[in-house]
Amino acid sequence: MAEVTTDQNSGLRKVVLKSPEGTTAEVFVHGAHVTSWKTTTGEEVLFVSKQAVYKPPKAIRGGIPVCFPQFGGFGPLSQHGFARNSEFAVTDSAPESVTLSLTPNEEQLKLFPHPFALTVQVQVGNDILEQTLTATNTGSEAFELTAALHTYFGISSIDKARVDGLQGVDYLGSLADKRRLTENGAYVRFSGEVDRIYLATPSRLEVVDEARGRAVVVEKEGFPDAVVWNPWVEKAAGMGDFGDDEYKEMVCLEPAVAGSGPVTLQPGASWSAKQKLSLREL
Ligand SMILES: O=P(O)(O)OC[C@H]1O[C@H](O)[C@H](O)[C@@H](O)[C@@H]1O
Repeated sequence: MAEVTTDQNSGLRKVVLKSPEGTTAEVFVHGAHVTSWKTTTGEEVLFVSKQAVYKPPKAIRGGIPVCFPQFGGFGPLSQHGFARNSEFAVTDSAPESVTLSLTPNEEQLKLFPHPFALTVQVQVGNDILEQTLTATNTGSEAFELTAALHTYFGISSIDKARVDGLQGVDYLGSLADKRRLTENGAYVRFSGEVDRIYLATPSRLEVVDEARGRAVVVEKEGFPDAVVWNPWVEKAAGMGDFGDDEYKEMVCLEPAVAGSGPVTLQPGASWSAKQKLSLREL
């Protein structure tokens, strides 16, 4: 069993996972939120802001917030839905994996009148992190959902970082009234704010850290889209839980079901999607 412990700094409950090879991950029960994934050599791969607020129902700034049952503004709820603001229950665990579950409370059902059961499974392997979302419609009517694993990757320097695998892919420009554009570049690089929903992307993408000589390989299933985000100077300065200069240290690449249209879940039916993160030396 992975043990549920109390985080020293925040007082919140978390689970620490460890693979036999020594890869570790830290998962907060609040939001089923992964805040750390360390390689067998002890190197942190994810980014968490030094200004992050560990005070439910606020979502932690960084790591992997779970956006569910809505990504962004794609629906009636507030930005990114309420899973990231909710207390989950730990329903299963082993030394290298944990499953956390959420059913909406009465207040949430007033805003989103669609009973569901959501599980988030997190597992570590040899320099691997896998995360699976499964949602079941436990109500009597069909409903629509959008979702994302809003992954913040730590990078050495934003001018030496890029996202590979998106050339020729159409995207909705969130900074351009969601206009549909096409990615012409071989890579996505960062020299200003980027906020794009790439549609129906290849299943394998990479966040490349040229300065560190390493890429994180993102393999996704069931998430047709991928969001690329860096807030840059102005938006960073406007976020209370994010340092003014921290945009230089992170890139978000978020497997999502968003711009390609929502998933319709029939009564009794389940939807499942996952991401697998691994490393590649350049
Ligand atoms: O501030 P948050 O609600 O966590 O959202 C942070 C960011 O999430 C996604 O990447 C969206 O595409 C951005 O538009 C948004 O700014």
